[in-house]
Formats: sequence, C-alpha cells, structure tokens
Amino acid sequence: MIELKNISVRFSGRDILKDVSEIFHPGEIIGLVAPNGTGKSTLMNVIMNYINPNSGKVILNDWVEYTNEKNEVKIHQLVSMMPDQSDLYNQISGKEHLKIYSSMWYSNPKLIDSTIKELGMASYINKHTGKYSLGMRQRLCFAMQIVSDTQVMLMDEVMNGLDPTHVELISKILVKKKSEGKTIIVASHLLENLEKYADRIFFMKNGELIHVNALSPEFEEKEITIVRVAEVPDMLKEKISKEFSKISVQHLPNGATLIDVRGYDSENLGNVVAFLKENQITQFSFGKVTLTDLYSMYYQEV
Ligand SMILES: Nc1ncnc2c1ncn2[C@@H]1O[C@H](COP(=O)(O)OP(=O)(O)OP(=O)(O)O)[C@@H](O)[C@H]1O
Repeated sequence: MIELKNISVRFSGRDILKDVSEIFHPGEIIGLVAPNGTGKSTLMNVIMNYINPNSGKVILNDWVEYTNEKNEVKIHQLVSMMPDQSDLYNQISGKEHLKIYSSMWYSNPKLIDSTIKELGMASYINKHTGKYSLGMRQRLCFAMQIVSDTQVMLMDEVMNGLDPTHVELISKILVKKKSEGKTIIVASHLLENLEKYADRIFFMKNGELIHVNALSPEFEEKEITIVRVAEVPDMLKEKISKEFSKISVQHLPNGATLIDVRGYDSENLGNVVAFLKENQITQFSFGKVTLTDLYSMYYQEV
C-alpha cells in the first residue's frame, strides 16, 4: 500500500501537484490520465523520491517514509519505476538486462525465463538491444520491471510503440500481476485500453487528482446511457430537446454528440431512433459514457 499525504509540487510558480492525498492499495491498477505536460510523470517521480515535493510525504505500508538513505533503499526494494528505453545498454543482450534487474531486486531467477516466454521474446532476447525495434525495446523495459517483481510498480506510458497484439498481451499480464497483489500505477493516453483493466482512473488537472467516477456517476453503469451520434447540427439538437423533454444532448469537442437516454424504456428508445432516422441521421450507436467521452468533456479538447 502506498499513501500520498498532502503532496504539493510547484514549478516556476505553477502548481503541478496541489495538496494531493490518496491511498493506492495492493491488488489494484490505478490509471493516471491527463494531457501532455500536466504532471503524471512528476507524480511518479515524487513517489520514487526523484523529485522532492515542496510539501507532503509518501508513506509505504503505513510506516516507511523517505526520511533517510536507509529508508530510501528499503522503499526502492518495494517500489519500482519501469525503465525508459533510453536506460537500455545497446551493447548487451536483453537477457543480460533481465539478469541485472533480477539480481538488483533479489527476485526469483525463474521469473526471467517465464517472462521471456510470456512476452514472446525468446527469438531475440539473446541479441544486443542495439538491434531491437522500438516495440522490442518497450517489451524488454516492461519485462525488466516484471522481473524486478516489486510490490508497487509505476509505469509511465507502458504501451508506447506497441502493436495492438502486444497491447493486449501486456494488458493481460497487468491483470495477472494485480491478482498477485501488486499495486500498479499506469499513466497512459490509450484510454480505451486503460478502461479495460484499470480499477480506478484519475484525471489530473490544475494540480489535482480527480477520480473519474466523481465526474460522471453514469460512467460505471452497465446499461445503455447514451446514443452516440457523429456530429448533429445545432438546430437538430434543439429539435431533439423539444421532442423529448427528458433528454439532454451534449456536443463534445471531439465532434461526437451524446444523447443522454438514461431512464428511457425500450419503447421510448424506439421513438428516439425513429426521430433520428426521420431527420436523416442514420449513423448512431447505443452505449455508455466512455473514458474517451469523459476526457473530451473534461479537458474540452478541440
Ligand atoms: N524538473 C522540472 N523542473 C521544472 N519544471 C518541470 C520539471 N519537471 C517537469 N516540469 C514541468 O512540469 C509540468 C508537468 O510535467 P510532467 O512531465 O509531469 O507531465 P506529464 O503529464 O507526465 O506529461 P507527458 O504526458 O508529456 O509525459 C510540465 O509543464 C513540465 O514542463
């Protein structure tokens, strides 16, 4: 378990983190979402003690804090940050990297071979990493963290440069690690993917961490809550609202229009569909509010 207690970080007079307090538990995947330059990496750097916050502290398992070097070593045995591709040594093999990480964290050496197999790296793991493609390097970075086997794992853009098959594969491994009791914190811009496996997702804005469920209670609902229509003219938006008094229509900055049909039964939904068709709108889908919708609403991207 890792606790952030009243963490504040200011850079050049700007609040990057403002009195952030949160607890991340064993067996959960936390998603961090925000536009570039908001503070996701800063938060991870504070957790690693690479950045000293202006105020506040990080507490591990209720008792260890970054109060001295001995504690820092203790915490870094339990909390790791996924290495960056620029941390790889081009002149040694992927396997050597895994061995180094395994011995640095005193983890079970059997994890090396099982991770190579799980990530399908056998064909190239003995080659120098200088010969790896972007996706191969990224898989190796992920494998290095898996091999370190720490209790808390921080991953900044773990899916960077991976093809869809490997995004799926790594997502599955994350879920498996979570079931082993790891606390995994992932910063990602792949919203549809993150939504599939994250237990709690936080947006960051103006230095604050906001749990997305607090933004939209219907986000968690399983039933149909919206009809999604590709751009609807303003005039029609008014017409819909007039025709169906209970309905609210929202244009998103990403061009989609959401028609909120919460509480409508199938007969009324049929009327909405008929109305759309009468007005030459034939492309629409039913669903629930997605993380991508919420992101668009919250950050008002154009
Ligand atoms: N050491 C530093 N000194 C001064 N400013 C910094 C420092 N580190 C980060 N910043 C600034 O803090 C802000 C947040 O940066 P951060 O790297 O945490 O964003 P991020 O959300 O991780 O972005 P990205 O999605 O691009 O990775 C940015 O404006 C950045 O320029």
